[in-house]
Amino acid sequence: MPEPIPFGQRLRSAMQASGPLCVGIDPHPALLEAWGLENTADGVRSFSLAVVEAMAGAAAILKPQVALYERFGSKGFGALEDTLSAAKAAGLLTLADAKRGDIGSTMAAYATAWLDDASPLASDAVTLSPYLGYESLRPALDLAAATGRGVFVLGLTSNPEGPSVQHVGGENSVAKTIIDQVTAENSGAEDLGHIGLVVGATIGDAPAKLGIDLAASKAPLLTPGLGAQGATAADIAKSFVSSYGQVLGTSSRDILKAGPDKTALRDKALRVRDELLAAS
Ligand SMILES: O=C(O)c1cc(=O)[nH]c(=O)n1[C@@H]1O[C@H](COP(=O)(O)O)[C@@H](O)[C@H]1O
Repeated sequence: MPEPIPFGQRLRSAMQASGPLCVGIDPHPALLEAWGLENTADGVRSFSLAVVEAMAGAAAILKPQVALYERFGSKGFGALEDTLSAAKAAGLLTLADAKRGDIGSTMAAYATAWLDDASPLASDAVTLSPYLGYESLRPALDLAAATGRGVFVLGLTSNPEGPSVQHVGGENSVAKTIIDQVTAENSGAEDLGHIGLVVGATIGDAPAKLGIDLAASKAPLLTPGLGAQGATAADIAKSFVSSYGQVLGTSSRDILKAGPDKTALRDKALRVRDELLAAS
């Protein structure tokens, strides 16, 4: 078997070809209704396949929000599998937003579910929560490296409750401890490593205040909070000055509400992408 191409390289190529945008697929009941679809697994499948079709060439990566499929049990997971297959066929990378995190032995099973070639849910990357300790994620970190996949570890999240945990410790904050471990792990990468970080677009001056050097992490930086949560491309450019080249701007509802017309959906994504490019 040839060595797989590392995720950081695959992501960089996709960002160069299509721009630094991740489109979130979050089939919320209100969006399904606005699109004239039923709030069922079939509705979620139709919604997701339309997003995939609209985004080829406009986004580097798609991020299905697993919770919105999971609520329909096995039928919902079936819709997610079809979405992942369609994205692959369309040449789009996939990031399963599953936010997994558990003790190491269970983590090995989560890693197999999302990152093993043989799994029906295998994605190019998965989001992980490091709050059982960064090293508890080891099975997923290692399987991602071995299979040319990636992970995105929560660092500084976009929600207002995040700082109550992540900022604790001041100059030795919880977030900095996690990000330092990501930095060490990505140190051999020439450009982007395979361990990404989730750092919200809404975080303002938190990296500077906490003494966090995001550029040194070599992590692809997923920045939710753009659009529906109020942040703009200009906010991202301000918070991520020296690491802007690592930023993968991500937005879900603000783009999805432009559907169901696929041209309108794609045009909205292209506008968000162009704002991200212009803010650099
Ligand atoms: O990991 C994530 O993607 C994530 C982390 C975070 O800090 N904040 C955050 O909003 N997200 C996810 O990003 C998406 C944001 O959706 P919109 O607010 O509609 O753009 C949702 O699927 C969230 O679960």
